[in-house]
Amino acid sequence: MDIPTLKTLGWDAYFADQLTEEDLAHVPARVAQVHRDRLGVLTEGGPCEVALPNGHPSGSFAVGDWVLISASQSVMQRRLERRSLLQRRVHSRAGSRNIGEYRLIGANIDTLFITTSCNADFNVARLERYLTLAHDAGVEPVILLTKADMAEDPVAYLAQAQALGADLAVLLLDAHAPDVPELLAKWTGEGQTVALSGSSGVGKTTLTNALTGMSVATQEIREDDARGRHTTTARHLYSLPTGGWLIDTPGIRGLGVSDAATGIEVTFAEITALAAQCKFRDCLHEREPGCAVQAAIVAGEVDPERLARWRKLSAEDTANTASSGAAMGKGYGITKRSKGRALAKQIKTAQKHKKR
Ligand SMILES: Nc1nc2c(ncn2[C@@H]2O[C@H](COP(=O)(O)OP(=O)(O)OP(=O)(O)O)[C@@H](O)[C@H]2O)c(=O)[nH]1
Ligand SMILES: [Zn+2]
Repeated sequence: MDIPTLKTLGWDAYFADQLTEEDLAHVPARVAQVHRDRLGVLTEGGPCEVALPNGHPSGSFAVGDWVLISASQSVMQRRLERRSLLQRRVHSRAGSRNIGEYRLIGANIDTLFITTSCNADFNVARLERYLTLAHDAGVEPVILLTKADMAEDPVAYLAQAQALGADLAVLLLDAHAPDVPELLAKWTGEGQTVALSGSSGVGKTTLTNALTGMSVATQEIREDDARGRHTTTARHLYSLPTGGWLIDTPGIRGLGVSDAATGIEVTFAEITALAAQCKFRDCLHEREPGCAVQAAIVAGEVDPERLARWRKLSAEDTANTASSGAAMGKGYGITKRSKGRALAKQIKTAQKHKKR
């Protein structure tokens, strides 16, 4: 690869605007690996490793983060505010209490490739979960439907996935085909960062190899396992020949939803928009008079199954959020304002589509 510039590493005005005069003595660096006591980073000068000052647990850093390091390139100084943050809740029990904490999966990711296959793996409710996770993180979701070459009627899967959002990008793929990098080039160009998610066996490794042009992914993850590092946090930032970056995300193969109200609102944007028109603010969209959601179901504009899935996911989110004060640790790095802005935009789009 050519010598990287900040721009090719994914730097832009969002990060530059955060720099103070004092910061100018430091060097911007992108986190490529998170180790127990240090970070592997990429700078314009090349890759290096930096120590974490006392009191900075490595768990508060994610692959993809932008940090400022000392000019001697030996110590991390501070982390810049994130544009997006993918994380997942991990459950552990302390005594009788169920403690929920967040494990960071990747930061400053532009696009999440949600991968599923055109076979029994395909599941609309699971796709909605991934969409919720992406929207809640401030990441644009793209659905990749692999094994299209093996399916009898791949277009039927395409139609079901596309029904989840008119603006949602959905692609049918044969992960082994040589045109995969070209088909995904729109999201993997210079400085763009993507992450891959999906259940086991859907083709994530195959796609990673296609995008990186190498077959390194699985090997590197295993190496880390052997040294006893927690497998789910051994993540890497891979440089792509197309100029972008790929974060592997072994941690989000299965997922529960918690404290993801924003993500649910965006994923189910048409229900969110309708709910705002219900007569009662606390309408449960069951049998209340003046319920705009039920009216849309009667009119055939909303699938009752979709409302049922919304209800189930919302209930799960509420239960998980309440059980552990999850909201406290969450959202750090992402302001409520930027989440709100993304939401407003998505809902506007949903309303626009409705009017057409
Ligand atoms: N025909 C065909 N086979 C595929 C496609 N995508 C993946 N496969 C095959 O499906 C199997 C699983 O693919 P992987 O890439 O290992 O899947 P994965 O998501 O990385 O699986 P885990 O590592 O278990 O999470 C392999 O034998 C692949 O060759 C596809 O689009 N078409
Ligand atoms: Zn209602």
